[in-house]
Amino acid sequence: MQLAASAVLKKDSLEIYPGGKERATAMARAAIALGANLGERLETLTRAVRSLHRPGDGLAVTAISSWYETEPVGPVQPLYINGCLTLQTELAPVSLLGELQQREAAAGRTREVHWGARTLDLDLLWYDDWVQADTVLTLPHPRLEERPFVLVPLAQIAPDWRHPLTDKRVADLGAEVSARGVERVVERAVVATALGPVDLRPLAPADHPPLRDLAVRCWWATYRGLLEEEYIESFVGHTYSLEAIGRAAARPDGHFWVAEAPGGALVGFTQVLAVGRVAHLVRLYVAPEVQALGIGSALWRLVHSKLAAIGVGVCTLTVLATNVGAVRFYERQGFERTGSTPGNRFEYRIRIGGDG
Ligand SMILES: Nc1ncnc2c1ncn2[C@@H]1O[C@H](COP(=O)(O)OP(=O)(O)OP(=O)(O)O)[C@@H](O)[C@H]1O
Ligand SMILES: Nc1nc2c(c(=O)[nH]1)N=C(CO)CN2
Repeated sequence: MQLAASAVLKKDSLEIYPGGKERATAMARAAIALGANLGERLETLTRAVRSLHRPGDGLAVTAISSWYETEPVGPVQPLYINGCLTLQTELAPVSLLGELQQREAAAGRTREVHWGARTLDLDLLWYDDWVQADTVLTLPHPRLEERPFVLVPLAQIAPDWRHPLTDKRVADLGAEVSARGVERVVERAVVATALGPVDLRPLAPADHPPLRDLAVRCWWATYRGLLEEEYIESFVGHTYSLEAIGRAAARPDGHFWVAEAPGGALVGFTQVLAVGRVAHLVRLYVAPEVQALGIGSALWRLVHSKLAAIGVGVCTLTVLATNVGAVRFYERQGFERTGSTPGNRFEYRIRIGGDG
């Protein structure tokens, strides 16, 4: 894509930002590509992500991709780790670029070889639909459309963003490049938990597709080796189809919550059914890559407090006896084993309040 050498600003951008390049008057949405191929790559990138999340200072990460290990494009050099994030920002484009360059410098970035190895690279990919091309800043980033190491992570977090000049969606641009040499090495959820605590909230309709993906990952991670693969396949297909999730979410006796990491990735979910004074915990799962961080206990504490608030006396559950991790988890929360069922499941109950 060829851009004119002089600055070109879209008319509606000028209206949104009457101060021109100097100051943005509204919250803008921007996307950043991150890359590193020297030093402790993941550590440097995680530090950069954290430093870009300053909700009090007009800079907040709104979504973050997985980390990918990618083959270098350009001169021979070590493999990169790449990823992308989106931001909400009050900063004007040039100020935001300045913030990025400061962080590159703080990570020891030097510029000796064109496209050469670097400890940290932070590129501004877009800033709303701002269009500009001069020596300081080009927006959208002029090589955005040809870089699999940008488009693959970007498609995870902003598939519907449209390039203001070509009107092409990120998802379609991503489909046009080969993803060879771009390998996911750290899941989104892990990247996101580096930013801060997870948010526990009721399941919303927009969560249904990511919930389905999370449930599939949780099921395979939990039950591979414990249950027949065909059974897992068919159970997950039935129980976590979008229709089934919709039905579960709509149950009048049900309460469905999710755990969301900063940046938007779902990392856990739970559902409980409650009728009168008796409740049944139907499911409680945490993404395999973020287990043992207290997210499961936090979900259970939420369920417990909600059940107590609606006057439930006792909560039951069943768990596969060979699912040792889950058995230990429920016993740690105070569940007592009351028996077992055919199909090798243990039965548990816990008193919530009152005389149960
Ligand atoms: N959208 C943009 N994001 C980051 N830098 C930009 C952008 N547009 C123009 N620049 C300018 O590009 C200059 C060179 O940037 P940098 O050294 O990071 O390039 P590079 O990462 O080696 O190559 P590439 O730009 O192809 O990713 C910066 O000093 C900056 O002023
Ligand atoms: N895989 C990969 N290759 C690159 C990268 C990068 O981030 N990842 N950045 C470059 C210059 O910006 C040049 N080549």
